[in-house]
Amino acid sequence: MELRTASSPKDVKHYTTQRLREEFLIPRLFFADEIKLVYSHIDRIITGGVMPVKKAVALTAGEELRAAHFLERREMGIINIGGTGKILADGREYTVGHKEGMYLGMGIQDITFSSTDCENPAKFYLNSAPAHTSYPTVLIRPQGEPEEGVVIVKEENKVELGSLEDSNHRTICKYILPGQVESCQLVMGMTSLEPGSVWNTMPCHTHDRRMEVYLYFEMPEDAFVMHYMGEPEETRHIVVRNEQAVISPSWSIHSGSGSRNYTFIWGMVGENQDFDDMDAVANQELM
Ligand SMILES: O=C(O)C(=O)C[C@H](O)C(=O)CO
Ligand SMILES: [Zn+2]
Repeated sequence: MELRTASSPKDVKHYTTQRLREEFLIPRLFFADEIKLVYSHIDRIITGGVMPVKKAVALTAGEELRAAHFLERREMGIINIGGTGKILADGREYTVGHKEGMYLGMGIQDITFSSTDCENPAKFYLNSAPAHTSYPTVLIRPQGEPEEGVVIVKEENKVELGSLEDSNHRTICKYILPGQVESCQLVMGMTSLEPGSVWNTMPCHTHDRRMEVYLYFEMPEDAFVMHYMGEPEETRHIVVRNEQAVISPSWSIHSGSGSRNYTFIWGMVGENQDFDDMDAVANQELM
């Protein structure tokens, strides 16, 4: 597991491009038959990727957590950005299709990931945070019919906003949040930009009470997103490419403009789970 420490905005404004990338960018998450995990001291979020190809891959706590199993004191959200795969959680198997997700509650002991087709492997993107109680483990589908152990994203949690005129027409699909999928602190979802729209989270915001991680995907090899971070009056950019993630401290804006449209997964942890608790930054204030 890779460890990242927290940073002060006073220091970050002096960082070079390379240092910014070392601290905040996660350049690669998906390795065949491996689990890649990055542990950040910022709210102790773990960001990870699992791409099982030829075999099933088991999640273990590793040395760093000093726990008997990964979710002994944690919860986890997962969204599959690859082909159909399976997650085996304490003996119950869930088939997780493209863009379907899972919430795994604290206390689940044995977790194994596999792919249905090794030619089109699953790519499980995960965010995990410390937890204090156990909420039900569920499969999450953006649409479909609810069944036992399966939650369908409510229409009210698919929010279309922006416009083509402002180059920010997009739909925010909230997977894990109170009233739909209960969790201790993790809030997670996916935002899709319409063709011709390139801006996410613009006008931008901060939320001192939560940190956030973005995973950008559905981008061709030559495409990129200029991801903006920093205090509103002291912004910096990080060039982010397909399937790369970027960590945003609570004090930082997190917004991007791409060379074309793209999709991204956002995950937040911290003080509250109130999606709308944001400190809006007016476009005129940005520097
Ligand atoms: O495009 C957007 O706007 C977002 O997706 C915003 C993120 O969900 C976010 O930053 C939530 O705090
Ligand atoms: Zn945010």
